[in-house]
Amino acid sequence: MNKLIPAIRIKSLSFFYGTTKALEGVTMDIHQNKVTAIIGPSGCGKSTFIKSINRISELEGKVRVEGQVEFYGQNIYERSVNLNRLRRQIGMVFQKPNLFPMSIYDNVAYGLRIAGLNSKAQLDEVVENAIKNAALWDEVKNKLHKSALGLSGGQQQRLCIARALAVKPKVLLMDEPCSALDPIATMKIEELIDSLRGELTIAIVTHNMQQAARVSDFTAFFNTDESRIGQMVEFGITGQIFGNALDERTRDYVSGRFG
Ligand SMILES: Nc1ncnc2c1ncn2[C@@H]1O[C@H](COP(=O)(O)OP(=O)(O)OP(=O)(O)O)[C@@H](O)[C@H]1O
Repeated sequence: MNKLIPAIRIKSLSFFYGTTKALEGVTMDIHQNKVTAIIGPSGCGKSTFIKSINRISELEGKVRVEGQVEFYGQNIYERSVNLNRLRRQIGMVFQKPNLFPMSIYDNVAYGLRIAGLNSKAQLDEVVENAIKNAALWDEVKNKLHKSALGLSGGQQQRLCIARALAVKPKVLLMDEPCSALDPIATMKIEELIDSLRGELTIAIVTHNMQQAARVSDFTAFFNTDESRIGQMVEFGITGQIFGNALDERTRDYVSGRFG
């Protein structure tokens, strides 16, 4: 593997919802232009973890973190961090497509307009490129001004990816992006992830073990400890995690022997 550059370094990250600790002491790197899968049983803190990487978790109310998340060397939890900018640079796609009730075009142009881009020609170009990058162009090019909510679930999810790509993020976080999709739509998202590999840093939470094995370069296995607090058990190259994990709990989980 080529030299690895950490895009995001997570150092001893603990996370609290109010007084309840959901994550304890997570330390790992998310490497630039690689795909990192986050796997583990329900409730082990995968979503909490991924949402703490662009501080979306703060929208959930009174939350607190300990430790650090460094994005190219900057601690994102510093007071001076501009949250809008951070969330543009570290985009996110959720479990269910969350498009706005507006046209296909306007959904993708939305973030661009907020960022101050108003020239129609430039908007047209960036919107087209983003939709092409999300492997959706041929399916929507003749109905760009129709409602985005008329698209199928899989198309909507790819449009969410296009919307995230339009503002040129450095990192794309995906929280179970295929859990509401059928196998064909899932395959299209996996192909899309594959086509973005090498150009974009991606972290994906998935319950689907085959998917993690298929799409990722690195895998982190999360679990809860005896106090039901989430922790990262093991991180490594995906082939090693699935074929020769060091920790017995990882081996049990990836082989389906999880109790
Ligand atoms: N908004 C919230 N307020 C309080 N507790 C929460 C909140 N969101 C999650 N939790 C708790 O934090 C813990 C971790 O939840 P999280 O959703 O991160 O796990 P997960 O591994 O992503 O689960 P799943 O695979 O079921 O989506 C759980 O105990 C959950 O109940």
